[in-house]
Amino acid sequence: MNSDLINERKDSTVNVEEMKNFLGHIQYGSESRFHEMMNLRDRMVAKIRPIYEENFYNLDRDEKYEMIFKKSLEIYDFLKENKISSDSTDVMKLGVIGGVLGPEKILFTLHTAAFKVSIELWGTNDQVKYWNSVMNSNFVIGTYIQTEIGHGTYVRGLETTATYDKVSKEFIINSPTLTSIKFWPGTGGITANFGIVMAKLIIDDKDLGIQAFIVQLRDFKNHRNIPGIETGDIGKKGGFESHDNGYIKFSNIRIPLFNMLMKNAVVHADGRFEKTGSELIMYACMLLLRGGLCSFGSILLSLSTTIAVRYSAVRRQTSNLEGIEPQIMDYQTQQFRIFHSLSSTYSYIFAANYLIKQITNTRSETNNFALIKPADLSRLHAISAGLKAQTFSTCLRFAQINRLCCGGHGYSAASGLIPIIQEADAGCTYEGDNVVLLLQTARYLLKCAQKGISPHYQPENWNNLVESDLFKQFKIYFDIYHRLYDEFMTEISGKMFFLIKEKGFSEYQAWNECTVQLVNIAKLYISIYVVSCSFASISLNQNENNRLVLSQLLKLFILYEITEDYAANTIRLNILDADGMKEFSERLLSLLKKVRKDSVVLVDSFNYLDSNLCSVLGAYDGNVYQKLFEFAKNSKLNTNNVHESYHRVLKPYFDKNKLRAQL
Ligand SMILES: Cc1cc2nc3c(=O)[nH]c(=O)nc-3n(C[C@H](O)[C@H](O)[C@H](O)COP(=O)(O)OP(=O)(O)OC[C@H]3O[C@@H](n4cnc5c(N)ncnc54)[C@H](O)[C@@H]3O)c2cc1C
Repeated sequence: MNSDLINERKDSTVNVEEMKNFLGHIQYGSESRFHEMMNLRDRMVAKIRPIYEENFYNLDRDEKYEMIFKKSLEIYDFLKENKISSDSTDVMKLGVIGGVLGPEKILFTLHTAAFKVSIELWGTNDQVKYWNSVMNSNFVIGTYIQTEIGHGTYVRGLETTATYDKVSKEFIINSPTLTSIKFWPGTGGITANFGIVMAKLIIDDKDLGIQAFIVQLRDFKNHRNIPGIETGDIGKKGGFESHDNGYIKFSNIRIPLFNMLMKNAVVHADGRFEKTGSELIMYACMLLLRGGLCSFGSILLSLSTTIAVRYSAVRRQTSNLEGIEPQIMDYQTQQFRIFHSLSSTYSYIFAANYLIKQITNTRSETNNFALIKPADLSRLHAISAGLKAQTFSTCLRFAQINRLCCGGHGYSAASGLIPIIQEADAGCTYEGDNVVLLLQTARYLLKCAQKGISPHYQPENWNNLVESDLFKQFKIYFDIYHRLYDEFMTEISGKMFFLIKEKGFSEYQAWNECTVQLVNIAKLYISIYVVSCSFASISLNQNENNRLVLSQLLKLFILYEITEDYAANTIRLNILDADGMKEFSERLLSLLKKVRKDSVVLVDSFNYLDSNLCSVLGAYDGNVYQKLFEFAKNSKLNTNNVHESYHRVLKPYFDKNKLRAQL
């Protein structure tokens, strides 16, 4: 064990076991569930060799694909043997299956999180029953097929058609243009054998809007594409090397009438089209997906933070006055960056799990969202869209910063930071581009402002929490956030009003003149949600010292936000003057020292195995250099002392130029 890490752990005031239990409770709903999941993870890791031990980051893309496929199936079998449903969101959390897969995703993510959930929420009872029986008796790997080459964000612009044939009582699915070819669906290239296809419903030449259809892509017997369907991998991407994202082209594919998911809209056998439910229910599926993504993003963030904090305790660099190389964690600039990441990690973990609890409670109270009030759905949708965007933007920002904080070794694949950067990067686009999502949040906020309704969510028991002693320390910050929000929203609404009423702009034009400010107010709204949920979560911590440490961390997070992200608007709108801002900056710097002594234990509290982190820099024992050297020796380029290419490239070149003769 590295002696610096031993000292860091010894000197911390945090009770690590209690902190683990507290975080476990937040993430899994109760301490007992948390221990059950950790026990499951440990048994899984004992049975299935983690990718951390497989030299994974030195493999080629097709080798990575095959390994993740194999391990995904092993995990699937392990869960079956243990009579545990692979649909369980707790089991699928990165903290659990990540014990085997590190930050890599299981290959069946879309099958459980999108394919099955869409059927459950958009299908009639008969359809749910039927498709469950198909899935129980066959090995279905489903995907979610929406995006096309020409359109992603603009769903109504999708061109894939599902034309109803009244005679055969079938839909005919077609990709009529180059731009209509489906592009990007995860596992859609070479893995999935089924998909939910989002397509334009056409009856009697009439466009009836986008509906969801279940289409078989590949034969169960030989895994070949069904005739009329062409799928393939889209090629190398900025990451996700182990996953095939696919292109899918449909040529006159006939599917039965039953394959359109008809909970909200029905096509009768004679071709009559009838809307039977609220279109809002389409958003419910997104809520579940986005709640899961917020959890995934916050865990990714915690992985990169753990790596950077532990490495900063182990790494020593540059001499101090006594001629000793200090731990790089002792440099203020290092603390400023990694503790920003640490404080953000805790806040986003609290917020993501709060949102999941909100969604889960709403789902059970409203009969699978069927009875949800439109106002509640709109607010949940606005929060989940904005939080997904902010979680992944934050995750990407700090994955990159944490990489830089690890210097050159951070750039090695052995650091484990590269796939985290790549995952976070993709997360800013898939399931909704972050800017587009923040604009959706902003649209809701603007509507609330126009109706004079407060859009803010108050966590459970909030009225009592604001009476607590702890809240007295935070009141000033909450007041700043809320004043800033109110002033900023008044300014934006005023500008919109002026552009429309005085300048004669259309709403569309006025909106586009304000989108930069609208994105910023959506970020601020989400910040208020994050700090409120964090405060509510921290208040539940029963260990006084741990609660104190967490409240310092939350203050640090808030001070970063006010002095960095929102500084310009805070000063411009006279919420704080320059002296006030300076004082906040000083407060921030003095908090860094306090957080420093507990930082290693605060990342230990995430309770990750080395195989979750998949990083030689973040290993629990801190034996970084030995592991780094082993990783280097395992590079495939080192298989033979003289690489094969020598005989094909360098030797012929030498021979041609008679170089050896000259030596
Ligand atoms: C790794 C990965 C996995 C994916 N998996 C799937 C999958 O499983 N199934 C699937 O169907 N799709 C999948 N996708 C596709 C993904 O959902 C889309 O790429 C995403 O929704 C963004 O849409 P787009 O590519 O059309 O971006 P565009 O909409 O073309 O965005 C390009 C730029 O335009 C801006 N922009 C667009 N519209 C507006 C607007 N109204 N106002 C302001 N700015 C705007 C955006 O902010 C962005 O900067 C995946 C993508 C990736 C990268």
